[in-house]
Amino acid sequence: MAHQRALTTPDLQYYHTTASTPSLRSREPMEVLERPVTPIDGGGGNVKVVVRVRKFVKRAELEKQSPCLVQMNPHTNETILHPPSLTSEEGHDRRRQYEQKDFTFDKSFWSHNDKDTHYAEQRDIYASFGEEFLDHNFDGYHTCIFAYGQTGSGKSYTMMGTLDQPGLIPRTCRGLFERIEAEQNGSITYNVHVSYFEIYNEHVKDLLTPRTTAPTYLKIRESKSDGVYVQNLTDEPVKSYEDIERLMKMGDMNRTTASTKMNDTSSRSHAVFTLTLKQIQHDIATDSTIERLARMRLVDLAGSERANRTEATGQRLREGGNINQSLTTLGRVIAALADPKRQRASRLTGLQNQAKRRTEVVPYRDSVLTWLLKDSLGGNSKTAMVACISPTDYEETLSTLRYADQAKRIRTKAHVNQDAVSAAERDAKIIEMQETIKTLQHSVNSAAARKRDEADRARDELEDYQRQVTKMQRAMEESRAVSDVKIRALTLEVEELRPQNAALRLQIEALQRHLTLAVGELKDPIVLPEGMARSLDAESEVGEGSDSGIDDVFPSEDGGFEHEAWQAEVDALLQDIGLFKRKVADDKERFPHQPQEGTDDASTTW
Ligand SMILES: Nc1ncnc2c1ncn2[C@@H]1O[C@H](COP(=O)(O)OP(=O)(O)OP(=O)(O)O)[C@@H](O)[C@H]1O
Repeated sequence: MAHQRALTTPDLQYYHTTASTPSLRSREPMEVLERPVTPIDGGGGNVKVVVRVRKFVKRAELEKQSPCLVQMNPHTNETILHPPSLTSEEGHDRRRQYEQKDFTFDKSFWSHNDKDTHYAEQRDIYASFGEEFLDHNFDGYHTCIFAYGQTGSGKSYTMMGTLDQPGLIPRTCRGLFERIEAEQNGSITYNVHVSYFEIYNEHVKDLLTPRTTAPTYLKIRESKSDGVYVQNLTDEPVKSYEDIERLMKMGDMNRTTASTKMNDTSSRSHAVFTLTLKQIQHDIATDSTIERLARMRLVDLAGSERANRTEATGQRLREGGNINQSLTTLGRVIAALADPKRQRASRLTGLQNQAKRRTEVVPYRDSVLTWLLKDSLGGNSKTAMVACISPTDYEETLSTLRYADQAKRIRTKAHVNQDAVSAAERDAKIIEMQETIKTLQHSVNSAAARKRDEADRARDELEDYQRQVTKMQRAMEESRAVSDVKIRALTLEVEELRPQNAALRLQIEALQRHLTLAVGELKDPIVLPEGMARSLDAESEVGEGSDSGIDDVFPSEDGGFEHEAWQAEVDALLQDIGLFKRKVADDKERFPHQPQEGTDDASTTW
């Protein structure tokens, strides 16, 4: 059977299949927002987990000619980790620790040897699940893809890639704009925004603002409407892939990297790249809009590392400590979310279960990373994890594979983020925002005039106010865009109606001419000579029931009189015939007729 083939069986087709429905890329734009969007399970599903092993890249790996400890079966998606061969000094204890471990994931990507036919290139990773996730975004789901693994295992290569070999982030951005261009139909407006930040030493830094000598750290806040968010984070509107490319370059240059023993350009921070896609479909008939919002989070985590192996000191050691602390928290969050007991509790409802659910608290707040990824990890998102592994490091690879194995069991609760808004509601929303802004402005002004201890609260209010202003500006931009759509749709309709309008105009002109003739005829009828009128009458009698319509065309004012005269003539004729018949009958009586032999009696009968 196919799945029992050797682990390295060549199968060129395997990775080049696309995981998502091809029809979705050529679908009708109107269908985009109209097809049924909430699947039976409410869009919930397990976190998709894939694993990728990289090639030998480090000098040490190449020089040592150490064997690759990882084997993968692309058909069964099995990943096997083999124990390293130990020298006699390494002793029995360690030999006991090292044993073969088998794992199965949603996909296993063999990127170790490009000579192998099932070698997975960058485009295979994108085709396998990047496209599928983009499909989800167009359907209105939030998504998150994060790369996890030890330092130097290929996370940045998988997520961002290089100029020649772009990774998931640039491919997703390009795919997004290709689809927007393909689906332009005039009735849908697409708004795309990009943000890019890093979490460095438990602080959030905006990667889309120029670097300042004293680093500026952003605050994390939580609101009912927006959930957890980074305050004052740049959220740049983009119109094309080129716009995003510029921002990606800027962000990458701002990212904190350093050369470590394990990786020449090691990411010392977690980088979170977010695309927000808003689709607004305007229905000209009802003057209402359907809005669909999707957020794509693409996260390149900092690498896990063990201090004794990195030989880090000073700043690098502190960085490493923070990285490990947030990754440990991520591990605890994953463990809590994957716990079947907790999953059962989260399905329970009712007051009696509240206490039980409280005890199953997920430690999101224990690190900035998990706090910000709260929704992506256990909430409203379709999420995937790419576990990157090195081909030689048994312990680190095993730890990553165990981490990934646990993440497989997490179920998220994704739902479609869609709203139907009428034009009146949209206007009302803008007015409401204006009111809120006025109130906030007033309270900020009065708080500033009062005591200094209120300054903090005033500052928070001011920030809220700025956020509301930004929201309102965006709502107004969207309103303008909807108006543009309306104008475009109406212009299109006018263009479509133009030929029909011309044809109707011609018809009206013809009817007007006809009417003028008819009215003229009524006012000044054509009087025919009597004989001709009679023959015309006779014709109309013959054609009775036929649709000659001659009376309609020549209505006769004295038609009644002509008919009476004709009737009198016929009556006189019939009278004559009656007389003639009676005369013949008298003659028959007076001169009876004897029929001759062989003659037909009937032939003489009248
Ligand atoms: N699949 C691959 N094919 C070719 N080269 C790769 C592959 N994966 C990783 N590399 C190379 O390996 C090196 C380390 O990769 P990368 O920087 O992506 O690791 P990382 O996991 O992001 O590390 P860190 O956590 O330290 O930032 C880089 O030189 C990268 O180009």
